[in-house]
Amino acid sequence: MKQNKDDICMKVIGLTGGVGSGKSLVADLLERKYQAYLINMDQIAHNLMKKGNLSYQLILEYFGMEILNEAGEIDRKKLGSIAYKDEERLSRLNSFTHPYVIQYTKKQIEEQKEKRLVCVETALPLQAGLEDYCDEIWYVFAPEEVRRERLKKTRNYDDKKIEMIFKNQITEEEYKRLSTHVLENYQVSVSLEKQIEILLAGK
Ligand SMILES: CC(C)(COP(=O)(O)OP(=O)(O)OC[C@H]1O[C@@H](n2cnc3c(N)ncnc32)[C@H](O)[C@@H]1O)[C@@H](O)C(=O)NCCC(=O)NCCS
Ligand SMILES: Nc1ncnc2c1ncn2[C@@H]1O[C@H](COP(=O)(O)OP(=O)(O)OP(=O)(O)O)[C@@H](O)[C@H]1O
Repeated sequence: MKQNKDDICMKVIGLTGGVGSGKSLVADLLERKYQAYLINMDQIAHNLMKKGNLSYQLILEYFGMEILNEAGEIDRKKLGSIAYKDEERLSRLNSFTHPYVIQYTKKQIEEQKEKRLVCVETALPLQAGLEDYCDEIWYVFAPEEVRRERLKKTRNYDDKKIEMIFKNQITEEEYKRLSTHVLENYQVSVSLEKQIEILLAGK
């Protein structure tokens, strides 16, 4: 736990879980109910990929012009369909973004002088190095079948895309091993808000 400028104790929570588990939902609750400052590492990566930004040039040099849309911006769908198919390509893509995303995240945390709670969201806790700068790591869990249905319904992802992303993320056991707490987000009868309240109270 960090003591910031005005002697406020600040807790940094790393929020992780597989695609579609509900990380953004938990982050949203933390912001609305507990005024947490949110950092979304995917969003940072996407910003870094915008034309003129740090990762844009590196990605373009390696993947070529075919990943650009008419406006000259990186078309993430095209990039994803190429990168997810091949381990080497995905690892190169990660090398063009992850170090800078981590750097930016740490800077954002340092800059929060008046916040008691900072929440760092990522599906990739190892690559993000969450353990280095988070006080707690919360794993949002929902079974694969539930996540698959959500992603089909709300994002129009097809089975092939879902399988490719699942394959490139760590297993339930690995998420659990590196996390300090687990939140369940798949049963209507188990309130997410209540689970968050309990974790924040340190019970
Ligand atoms: C590969 C990309 C361009 C594909 O774009 P697309 O719009 O199709 O996918 P989208 O961004 O919606 O991602 C869907 C989900 O896939 C998962 N995911 C994203 N990147 C990865 C990855 N490198 N490996 C495994 N899972 C990933 C995340 O759960 C994400 O929310 C995109 O996923 C991306 O920008 N990835 C890099 C993200 C990143 O570096 N995050 C920071 C971690 S430190
Ligand atoms: N308990 C729930 N009941 C119904 N729908 C849910 C529930 N939790 C999440 N969803 C829906 O499932 C979808 C995925 O959730 P969300 O975007 O929070 O996942 P995520 O873990 O942040 O995904 P990503 O890794 O892609 O960022 C969203 O459309 C969300 O509204």
